[in-house]
Amino acid sequence: MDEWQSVSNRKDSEEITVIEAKNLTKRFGKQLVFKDVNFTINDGDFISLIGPNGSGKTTLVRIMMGLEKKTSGELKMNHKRIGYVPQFRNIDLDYPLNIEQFVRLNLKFTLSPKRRKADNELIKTILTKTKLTQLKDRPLGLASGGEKQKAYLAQALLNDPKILILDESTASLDVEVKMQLMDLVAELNQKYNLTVIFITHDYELTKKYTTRALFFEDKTLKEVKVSDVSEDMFEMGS
Ligand SMILES: Nc1ncnc2c1ncn2[C@@H]1O[C@H](COP(=O)(O)OP(=O)(O)OP(=O)(O)O)[C@@H](O)[C@H]1O
Repeated sequence: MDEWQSVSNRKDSEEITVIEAKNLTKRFGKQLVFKDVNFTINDGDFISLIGPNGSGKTTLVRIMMGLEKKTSGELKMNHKRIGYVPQFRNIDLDYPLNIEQFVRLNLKFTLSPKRRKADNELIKTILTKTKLTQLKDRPLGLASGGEKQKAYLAQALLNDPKILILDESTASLDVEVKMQLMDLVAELNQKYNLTVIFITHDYELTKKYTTRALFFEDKTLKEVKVSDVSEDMFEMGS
């Protein structure tokens, strides 16, 4: 069974909890970032993580990814395979890799011909899924913003993640390009039951694509219905 097959087989599985937080608290020194945060994220959820600047969104996902320590409480991660797509940053025009070579960076080096063949198949599948096949030879530095973000997305999918974190990945992209990227993520979410956590300041995208919203306010995290999400929830930090 190839790795994508194993993802697609999850579609029919029962709803399972992928992340559970109980009384999760984070401080940086004397600064309290959030206190007693409780939530559950299930397989196949498309979550928006929203709140003003400095409210704790990035800190929370860094704790999820094991890059930051919690101060107290519990965070149960039932799946360790997490894909991460960063915020768009420009790449030098003379960056030496093309799109396919860039996506391959996340592969483990192997001398085994069997593994290399399997890796080639995997890359082919992922380039297809992310609609990058026609663009695979384009130097990354010459790719458009949307194409670069798709390359990051493809790289994040290499280890067959159960959870995909988009960290303001659509910021600085044109509206149409944002929508294309989100359409692709929504397709992966629906076809393969991939759990998506989307950190965003984008009201329109939150409304259009996400099925649940977690909102940082007053140093805690609340679930709000996506239909109740309002533009003021994205305003500058207090
Ligand atoms: N390593 C760190 N050391 C000290 N303070 C930190 C550190 N990382 C984040 N902070 C602080 O923790 C708070 C939460 O930051 P965080 O980056 O999680 O917010 P955010 O909601 O992601 O903000 P934004 O929307 O602006 O990206 C901020 O006050 C920030 O300055």
